[in-house]
Amino acid sequence: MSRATTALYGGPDDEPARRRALTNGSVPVAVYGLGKMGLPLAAVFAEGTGAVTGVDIDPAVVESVNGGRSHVGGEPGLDDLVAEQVSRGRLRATTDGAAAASEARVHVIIVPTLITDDDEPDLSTIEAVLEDVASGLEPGDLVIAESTLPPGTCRDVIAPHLAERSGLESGSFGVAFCPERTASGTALRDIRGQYPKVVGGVDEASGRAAALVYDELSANAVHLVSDATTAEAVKVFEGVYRDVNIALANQLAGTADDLGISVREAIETANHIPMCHLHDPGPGVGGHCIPYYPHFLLAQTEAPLSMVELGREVNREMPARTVSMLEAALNDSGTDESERDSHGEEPAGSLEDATVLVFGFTYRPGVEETRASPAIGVVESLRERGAEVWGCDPLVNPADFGARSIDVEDLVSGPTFDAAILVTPQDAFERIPWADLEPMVVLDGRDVLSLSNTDHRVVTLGGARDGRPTVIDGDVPTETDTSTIGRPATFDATGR
Ligand SMILES: NC(=O)c1ccc[n+]([C@@H]2O[C@H](COP(=O)([O-])OP(=O)(O)OC[C@H]3O[C@@H](n4cnc5c(N)ncnc54)[C@H](O)[C@@H]3O)[C@@H](O)[C@H]2O)c1
Ligand SMILES: CC(=O)N[C@@H]1[C@@H](OP(=O)(O)OP(=O)(O)OC[C@H]2O[C@@H](n3ccc(=O)[nH]c3=O)[C@H](O)[C@@H]2O)O[C@H](CO)[C@@H](O)[C@@H]1O
Repeated sequence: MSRATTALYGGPDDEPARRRALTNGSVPVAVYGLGKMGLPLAAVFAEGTGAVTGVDIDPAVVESVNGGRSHVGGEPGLDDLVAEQVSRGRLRATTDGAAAASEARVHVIIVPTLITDDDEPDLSTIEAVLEDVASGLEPGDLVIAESTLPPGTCRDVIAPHLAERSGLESGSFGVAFCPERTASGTALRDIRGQYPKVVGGVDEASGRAAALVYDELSANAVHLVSDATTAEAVKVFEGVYRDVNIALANQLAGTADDLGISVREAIETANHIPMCHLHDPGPGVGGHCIPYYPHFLLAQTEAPLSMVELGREVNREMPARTVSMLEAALNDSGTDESERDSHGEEPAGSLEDATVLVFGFTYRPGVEETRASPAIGVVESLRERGAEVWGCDPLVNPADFGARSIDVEDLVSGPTFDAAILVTPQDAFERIPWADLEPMVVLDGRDVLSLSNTDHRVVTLGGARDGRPTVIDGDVPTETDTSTIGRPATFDATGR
């Protein structure tokens, strides 16, 4: 006998009753996708409503959640929250999306939205979830998309697809877009209200219903915008802003040698005024957010977006540009006696037959995700130029990306290298015994190394941050300790 449940969309607009129903478990919720973002989201929904079924196609994910365990690492508080919510019967998981949909009155979609090989949005996972949702959709249900979507998708794809596949009248159920504004490593903090929650409905009632849900769940404001397309555009614009600004930082980094400066010193100093927010240059842009979001916008409009396209092109070329920087440094090396290794051999003057060690294969530190990771392009470019490539990363296996794997602990006893590239500064790299390694050319892709007391020749992408502004009067910029690795997981321009 299914328990009486409350609809949040349509019908009498009794907001206090709906809030009570939502928070006392009378509004069952299904969350589709229990990944890095979906599991924290499902756990917070369970914390706030008490009746959540998580859906995932991966049986191992479902099994771990039902065992009260989180399979998502590096998220403070998540292990305990999942264990608590599952043990109290407020959260469970299943691979049976249709069954979950038949019981739920709110359906939250947070599965990956990626791009095809032709850079077109790939909504296949969304469409697969819609089949499950449609099979159980009832009048009064509310469907919330949190996956980042090309603007217009809720209005033109999700709502009509659900009406057609469920047989329900369009307008008998709600559809809203409520983007996930969080980042791996701070998911619970962000979902609980680090930032205002953006909400937009395909109609006014959908927007109000979704705003009520997040007003109950989030400690921060709810920004109810005009419609779902506006909300979809907000999310995509945030990502496009980031990609274009990273590209600007990467091009500015290229001026370091000509200007003879530390570009990072100039960026940090410029960013001390509120109207300037230059980002952090690096060897590339990875993850399944920033490299993809520009294509979600480009696919939806004929408007000229050459800056967005150029930004994507600049960032996509960064891995190869980084390898070219290393090749130039190798060609310059060997002039200084100290460059010779203990056998008096000069480092290889080019990448042909050079042995090169790549540090950091995840797209950013501490996050076990390699989609679009800059190291993948770096390895490809090194191999194209004839180098023998080794890789070191504590979170993933470099051998999966065409490099021979070596652990930090084995570096001293292992082979000697002509060069190294630091792509992603994992915390474990603070243990690298640089002084005990044979002299090599080191390209520091993130300006986090301090090797002045070694015989290595360091080339820094964007110029070394050793350049520091001297403040004669007023506040002294917080000293950034460049002696250790492990800059913040999310690189903002001031390196905080
Ligand atoms: N990762 C981030 O920093 C981040 C931040 C904000 C928004 N987002 C958005 O959230 C989406 C999901 O991100 P994520 O990091 O959780 O992805 P993820 O790859 O970590 O997890 C996706 C999960 O969805 C499951 N899945 C795939 N197809 C499914 C289906 N048909 N039904 C049910 N489950 C299915 C997978 O098994 C996996 O467990 C992203 O595509 C992005 O649009 C991600
Ligand atoms: C809600 C959501 O979708 N959240 C996203 C998530 O994005 P994310 O997890 O994909 O991580 P990002 O920090 O964007 O990094 C992406 C790649 O860009 C490189 N990079 C970054 C900054 C820089 O100045 N220079 C760089 O080179 C970095 O190394 C990495 O490879 O969190 C960000 C807030 O952290 C959000 O803005 C972003 O919307």
